[in-house]
Amino acid sequence: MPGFFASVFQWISGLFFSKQAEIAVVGLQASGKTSFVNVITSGQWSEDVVPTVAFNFRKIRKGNVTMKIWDVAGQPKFRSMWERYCNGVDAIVFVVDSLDHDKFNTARFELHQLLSQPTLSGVPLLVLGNKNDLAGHASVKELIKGLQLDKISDRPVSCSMKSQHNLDIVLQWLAGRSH
Ligand SMILES: Nc1nc2c(ncn2[C@@H]2O[C@H](COP(=O)(O)OP(=O)(O)OP(=O)(O)O)[C@@H](O)[C@H]2O)c(=O)[nH]1
Ligand SMILES: [Mg+2]
Repeated sequence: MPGFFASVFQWISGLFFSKQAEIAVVGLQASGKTSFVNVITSGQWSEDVVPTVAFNFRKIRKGNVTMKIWDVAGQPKFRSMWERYCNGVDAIVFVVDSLDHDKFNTARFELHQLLSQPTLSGVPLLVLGNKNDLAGHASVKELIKGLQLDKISDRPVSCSMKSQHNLDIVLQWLAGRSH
């Protein structure tokens, strides 16, 4: 019975203290955006993920925070849409494949191009250096250099959707953008 009262209390306090955060997830194709959204939604890692066409929308609840997530496709033909999905959100998550050193230049170009849009001025940004379960992945320092993140206030987070390393830090940061 105490468990029952505790869950009723949790449900009621959730109604009164619930917060919202709208998040756009962007980055080059195959960096792991959909994997990130799948893992934070279901807690389950799966290799089976198909390239996103245009976007996916997901709504999830973490504690008392409801997150509305736009998972936007990363193939070149979809990149011009990124700004539209990022406009008005509480946070942008930019995912990088930290093993794919050859694509850092392209990722840097696309990220800085996106951030130069006047509509996105001041939107909080978190860069995820994903796939750090794989040997040869870039360190945080290498990501800062490769993507010229030194002028961006929040440090990138090195993480893995496969091992779920540092996912707790990412979720904490996202919850902090809620209102
Ligand atoms: N080893 C490893 N593989 C990962 C990780 N995250 C994603 N992948 C793999 O990377 C590939 C691409 O993942 P997606 O989540 O589809 O990438 P995406 O960024 O959504 O790609 P688009 O939808 O095309 O823009 C898949 O084969 C995933 O299984 C990770 O942390 N570690
Ligand atoms: Mg995807």
